[in-house]
Amino acid sequence: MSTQILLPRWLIQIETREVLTGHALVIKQDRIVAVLPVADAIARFADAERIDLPEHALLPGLVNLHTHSAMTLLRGYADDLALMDWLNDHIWPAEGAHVSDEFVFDGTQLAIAEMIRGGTTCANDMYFHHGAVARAALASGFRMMVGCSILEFPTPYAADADQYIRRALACIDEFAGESLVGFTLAPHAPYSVSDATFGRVITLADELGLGIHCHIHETQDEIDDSLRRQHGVRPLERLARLGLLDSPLIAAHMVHTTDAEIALLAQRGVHVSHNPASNLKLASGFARIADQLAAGINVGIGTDGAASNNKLDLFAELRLAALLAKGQSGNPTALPAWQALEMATINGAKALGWDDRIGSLEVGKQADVIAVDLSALGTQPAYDPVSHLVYAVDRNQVSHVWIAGVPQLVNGELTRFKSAQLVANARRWQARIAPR
Ligand SMILES: CSC[C@H]1O[C@@H](n2cnc3c(O)ncnc32)[C@H](O)[C@@H]1O
Ligand SMILES: [Zn+2]
Repeated sequence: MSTQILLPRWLIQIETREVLTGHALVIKQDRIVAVLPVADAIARFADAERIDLPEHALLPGLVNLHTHSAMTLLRGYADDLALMDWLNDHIWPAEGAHVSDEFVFDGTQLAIAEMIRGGTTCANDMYFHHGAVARAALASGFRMMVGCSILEFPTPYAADADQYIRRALACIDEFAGESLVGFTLAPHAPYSVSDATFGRVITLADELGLGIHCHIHETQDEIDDSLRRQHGVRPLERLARLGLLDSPLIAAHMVHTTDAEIALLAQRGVHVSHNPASNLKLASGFARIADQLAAGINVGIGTDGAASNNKLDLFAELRLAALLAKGQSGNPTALPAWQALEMATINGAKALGWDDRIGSLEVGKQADVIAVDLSALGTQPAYDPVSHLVYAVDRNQVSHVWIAGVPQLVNGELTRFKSAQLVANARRWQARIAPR
């Protein structure tokens, strides 16, 4: 792959909270090799391909810290329901009937195409058929942390927790050494996983050096059930007693937290994925994100699956997160634009243990880079590109995307996907899932 010099109007430096102008970013193979003044870049890399981005902000690719990619195929299948009714009465029966390697591969590819089109270059997934998730990511050159889900109840994928774990281990072995793909163990939630299984997950994560990804404190009902009916304690306390907080842990949702729980999460270095649209749509509640950030918790942003959002649009999520934090706290300075942008980039990277390779535009990191065209009516005038990226941009203004240096979106066109094929696949699945 040739050397590429990107020449943006604004270069967003997450690590220093600076906006550089008159600077270039140079990509060689899969890495960022220089960030320097334009004249120096042209002199030093005279033979490189130049990509002019005169109205664009250049920033690191966004990291979706919690999703179920393949659920694109269930987008709009069941709406306007509370979490447990949605899962028990609609989603789990549909998954039981239709989820297969083919479903997961097709749904994950659709999700990846949607995410790349909207500026997301990395996702932290959790679903069944882990091998199909990894294959879909590798086939399209997308960076993916594949969450190997573990539940107590049987599905066509596995009969019991033991079989989910065996399948996870086989998959982790199969894809060892793939640089774009990593794995977590993903016990689904405190209400769907037993103490014994959490114990096995903790031991394996420790032995294999894996992170853990789990839905925690998504709804008040989950907490009430654990406290009054199942365990006599709140789920987080149960998980802390079992030792789950001693492993690298990404807690998805964490909507309902007491002051003591926020202090515990901060002290134990638990990472939180905030999923504002899904929390609103399922009426799960309002997460105390400003308080969590103030306590020093590393909070990233996720979309959750397309069946509960119903978009995989991190720019929309970013805006929602910033607005909700202000409205909820009554403080307009809560979650300012730079901090929101950090959540969607470097904080997500940190949560995945990948902040040495992605999350900012620094020399030596992987070239996961996006360009956003701010010349559109909705982002004029442009006093401050960071303000626009958080409060005004539409995802269709993403014009270019590189993942590991590979151009994935050029002038708004996906390079590795045929949209017509993705649409045809989605329609084929719709006809199977809900025949008219
Ligand atoms: C075992 S793979 C993941 C499992 O989680 C289900 N799911 C999707 N969204 C949510 C959510 O917001 N909370 C809990 N569980 C969720 C998905 O349908 C899969 O069965
Ligand atoms: Zn989820």
